[in-house]
Amino acid sequence: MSERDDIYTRPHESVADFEFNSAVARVFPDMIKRSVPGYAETVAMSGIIAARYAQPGTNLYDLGCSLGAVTLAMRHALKNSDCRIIGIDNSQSMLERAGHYLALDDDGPEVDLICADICEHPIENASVTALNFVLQFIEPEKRLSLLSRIAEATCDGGALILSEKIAFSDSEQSIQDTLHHDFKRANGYSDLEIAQKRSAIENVLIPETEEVHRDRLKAAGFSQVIRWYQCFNFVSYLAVK
Ligand SMILES: C[S@@+](CC[C@H](N)C(=O)[O-])C[C@H]1O[C@@H](n2cnc3c(N)ncnc32)[C@H](O)[C@@H]1O
Ligand SMILES: O=C(O)C(=O)C[C@]1(C(=O)O)C=C[C@@H](O)C=C1
Repeated sequence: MSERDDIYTRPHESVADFEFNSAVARVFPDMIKRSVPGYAETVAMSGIIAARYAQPGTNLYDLGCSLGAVTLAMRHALKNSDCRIIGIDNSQSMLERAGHYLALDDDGPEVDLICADICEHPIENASVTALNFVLQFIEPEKRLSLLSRIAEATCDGGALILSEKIAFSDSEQSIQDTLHHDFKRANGYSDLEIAQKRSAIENVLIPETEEVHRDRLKAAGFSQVIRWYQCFNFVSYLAVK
């Protein structure tokens, strides 16, 4: 049973910028389940998609893997594969916990966990890469070069699975923000906790519109982009090389 997210319940003089530190890692399964509508589906469906696009003898990457939920979903979907799964995250706290979850699991191909900056770490011989609510935390000016490196390293017919919190036109944005707020309230967050989290992530999580995502994925080198899932302001895409 994961510990409950109470980070924003404790009194704060001021709300520091959000970071994936040990306190967040401790409550992360609870936090993301209660904060991202459809999160569990994006994890489960990443396994399904990976099984379709993985190619023998290649690498599958889970970039910004956190506790390795997508890593394990891909591993279980590729039980008898000779692929290698590589989970990368720059939070040591997250990776330590991911290692514990992995140690309890022995069902599928080899998995390596690497503590590194995904904007710097080499990507090679890839058939499937997942960015599950990660690109939104990368500085916008670095996003095209990261996606281009992924596309360059991806074999023909390979794929990128991208899930993101996205931005909308002004008229839709307020409706989506309200529904997201209602989702968080229904999951037990108070108005104050929601407001504090919004302040903490506003300079850290930078959402972009679907048009920006689609255009950039094509510019990076992916030939086809489809939206396969949406739950309020959280959307999942498949980009095929
Ligand atoms: C919302 S969490 C991702 C959730 C995870 N992909 C999942 O499906 O459970 C964002 C993760 O990206 C990681 N991250 C952010 N920027 C990174 C970077 N430049 N390099 C590596 N990891 C990064 C954070 O440490 C955090 O674990
Ligand atoms: O948009 C929000 O309010 C969120 O809390 C989103 C989000 C995310 O998309 O990763 C932000 C930080 C945490 O990882 C959990 C959820």
